[in-house]
Amino acid sequence: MSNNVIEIHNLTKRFKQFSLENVSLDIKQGFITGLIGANGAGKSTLIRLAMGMAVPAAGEVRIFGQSIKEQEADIKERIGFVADDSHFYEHLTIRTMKGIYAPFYKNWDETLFKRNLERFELSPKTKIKSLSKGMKMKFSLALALSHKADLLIMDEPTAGLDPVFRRELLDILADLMLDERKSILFSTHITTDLDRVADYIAFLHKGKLVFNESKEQIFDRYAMIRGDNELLDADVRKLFVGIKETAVGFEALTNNRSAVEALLSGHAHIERPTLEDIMFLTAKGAATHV
Ligand SMILES: Nc1ncnc2c1ncn2[C@@H]1O[C@H](COP(=O)(O)OP(=O)(O)OP(=O)(O)O)[C@@H](O)[C@H]1O
Repeated sequence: MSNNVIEIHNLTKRFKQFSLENVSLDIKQGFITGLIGANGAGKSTLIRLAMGMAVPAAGEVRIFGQSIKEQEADIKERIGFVADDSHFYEHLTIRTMKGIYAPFYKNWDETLFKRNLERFELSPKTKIKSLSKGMKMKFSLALALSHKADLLIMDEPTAGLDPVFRRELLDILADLMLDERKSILFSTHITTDLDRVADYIAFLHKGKLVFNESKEQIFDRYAMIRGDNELLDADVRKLFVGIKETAVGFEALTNNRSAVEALLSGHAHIERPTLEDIMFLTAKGAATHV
C-alpha cells in the first residue's frame, strides 16, 4: 500500500490572470506537511482542487487511495477541513451551527467537541456574527478536530490567531501526530509556524511547485550566501536561484550548497536559510528551480 495520504497528479487549473500548472505532489501519511507560498501563489486553489471544491482543467487527485472525483463523500467523511474563509450561517449560534455540521460525520464525538470549545474558550450560545475573525477560525478548528479525522487539511489556519493561541494550536497538531495514522496538510505564509511542527514543506511559487521535501533535505540543499559584489562572476551567479544586490554587497540563495561551498568557502558567509529567506529570494530570482 502507498504511504501517501494525498496523491496529486499533473493538476492544472486556469483562471484569466492566473494558472496552477501541472502540479504533482504526494503528501506522506503520518506527517505534517506545510504548504508555503506568497500571496496569490495558488495555495488555496490547490487545496480547493484537492477537496473537490473546484474542477481542474486536467489532472487528478487521490486521497486515501481513492479518487476525489468518484468518492468525494466517503473521502470527506475522514477529513477535518478548515477553509480560509468562514462558511457559517452568521445568524446561528455555535451550538445550532454544530447541529447542522455534525450529522455529516459518522465519527462525530460530542464530548470531544465540548472539550474543544472549552479549550478554545468559545461558548456554544454565542452567535457566529459576534465572533471575531480569530474566534471563527477557532470554531472552525473545533469542528474539524471533533470527528476523529484521519487527515486534516487546513487553509491558513493560523491567520487571524494571536501568538498565544497560534502556539497552542501548533501543540495540538503535534499531539495529534502521536497517532501515526494521522496526517496534516496546512497552508501558511507565516513560515515560522512550520519551523516548529512541519516534517515536509511544499513550496508553491506562481502556480508551480518548486519543491516538496523534508525539512532536512531542504536545509541540506539550500544556503544563504552573503559577500562582496566582486565575487559575482558568471560561474557563481549560475549557482544562485535568487539574488539581492546592493552597493555594499549581495545576498543570494542557492539550491546547490555543496557547489557554492567548493567555490566560495572562506570568501563569503554561507549560512542556513530560513523558509522565509527561501520564499523571498525565490521570488526575487529565477523561475522554478527543482
Ligand atoms: N475563482 C477565481 N477566479 C479567478 N481568479 C481566481 C479565482 N480563485 C483564485 N483566483 C486567482 O488565483 C490566484 C491564486 O489564488 P489563491 O487564493 O490560490 O492563492 P493563495 O496562495 O492561497 O494566496 P493567499 O496567501 O493570498 O491566500 C490569485 O491571483 C487569485 O486572484
